Amino acid sequence: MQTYGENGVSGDAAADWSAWASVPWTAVFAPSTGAGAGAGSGNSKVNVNGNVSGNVNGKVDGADVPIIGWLKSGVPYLPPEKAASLQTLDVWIPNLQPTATDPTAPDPSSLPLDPRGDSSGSSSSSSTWIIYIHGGAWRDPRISSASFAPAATDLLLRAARTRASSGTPKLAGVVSLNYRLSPHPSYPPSSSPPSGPNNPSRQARHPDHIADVLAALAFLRRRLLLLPDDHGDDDDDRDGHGGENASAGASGRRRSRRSDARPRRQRWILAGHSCGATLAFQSVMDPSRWGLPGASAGAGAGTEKDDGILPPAAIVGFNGLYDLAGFIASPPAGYAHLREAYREFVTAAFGPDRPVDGGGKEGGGGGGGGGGGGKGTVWTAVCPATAEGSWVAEWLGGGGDDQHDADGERKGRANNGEEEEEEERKGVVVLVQSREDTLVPWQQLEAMRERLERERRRVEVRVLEGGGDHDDVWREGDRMAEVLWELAEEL
Ligand SMILES: N[C@@H](CC(=O)c1ccccc1NC=O)C(=O)O
Repeated sequence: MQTYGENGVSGDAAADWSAWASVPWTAVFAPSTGAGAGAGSGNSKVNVNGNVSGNVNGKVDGADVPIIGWLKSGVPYLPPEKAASLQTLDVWIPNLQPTATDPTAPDPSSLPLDPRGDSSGSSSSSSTWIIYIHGGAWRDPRISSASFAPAATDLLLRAARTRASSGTPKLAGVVSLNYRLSPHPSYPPSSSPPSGPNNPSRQARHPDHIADVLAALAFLRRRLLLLPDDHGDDDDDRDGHGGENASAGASGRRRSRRSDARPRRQRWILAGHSCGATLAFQSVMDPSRWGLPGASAGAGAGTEKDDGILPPAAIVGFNGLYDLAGFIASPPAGYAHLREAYREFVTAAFGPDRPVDGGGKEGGGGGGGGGGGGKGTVWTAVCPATAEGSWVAEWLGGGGDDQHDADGERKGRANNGEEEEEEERKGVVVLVQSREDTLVPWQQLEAMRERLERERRRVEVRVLEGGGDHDDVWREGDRMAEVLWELAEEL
């Protein structure tokens, strides 16, 4: 049995650091349009229409190949000795150093942020991180964090082009998370990767998936991303500039609590595909809904989180699942044949549907979604379109939709003008759905849009059409990258 402490927040900075440092950066080359010289990073599906010649900076087999970014793949987000094989994440950062010549390691100053607290990194105070959660019905072992590679590569290319033409991209970097999966009848853990007898990565049951996402987000908050922009100012962070393999002082990596009121402008976008979209919304809700201790990825209300990091400015769902009980109760025309498949994977992930027996939030929040006056059933309680209570307040902070002050003022955290301005911003929800999706119907988006209608003072909902079948949006990656890029530039 895995123990999580505060959702995996070990507080052991030395363990964080050794996990982070155990994975080297590898160069990501611009995908070649022609005969693949040196591309070697699995990006063949990315369309390359742009010219990044201003950023040619790597040599592969004697030829100049643009390095568009750097990748750490498979970073454990729990202490390495505890992490299951799917408790890892991948981080891509743009190459912002057009003069760099070493294709084996990024120039330290091109790192988004030196986790040792060195503020020489390029992490600008207005940079935006994109964090992605893959889909696969909580169980498909063929889909992993690597499924974000086409979109991530497209995003790096966009950053390289921006860098070559007009200046500094807003994009700080992108992260794709793995999380433990539930068993899949067609891909038994003993024979399908990640395989192994009783592989703990393939035995997950709610709330394990959410716990993993929260552990990954907590790791990122502690480790390298989303820092308040006074990083480097803390005395605590000044030691240990001995390179990535230097052993970390146990307290040295811990950023001290913010006491000043300098503005924070780092933003992040949380995105997910299919059940990854469900997970994205679940991860900003109060974890007590799932019986988990600790803090969510949201602003929360009354949680212990004190790192001063803002909640995600936007949540983006691609072909997302938002109302599982609704689908299974009455699948829309054209999707009825999927009812048993849905029932099967939802049961594998969440167990059978039954009344929620406490531990959740009180109903309220202007009427609730699925279960009348109570807490509904397990399946309604876990879905963002049907969960009771004001999870938007759990995401953005402040009171529920029916308690929220009309002038938009939020309690508790605003210390100065900048911050108040930050906090008056609406949360953005972007729902991207293809009408040609043969697995997830458009009605899932409609259920979510309806649920968010009563939160319109706090949340701006945008609906975008995607194309192709369910998985095309990540397989091709360009539309996914376009949506995320434009949002990152705008926020
Ligand atoms: N390939 C998956 C099916 C799947 O991913 C899926 C099927 C129906 C509706 C949503 C799905 N994926 C969501 O994450 C499987 O084999 O279980």
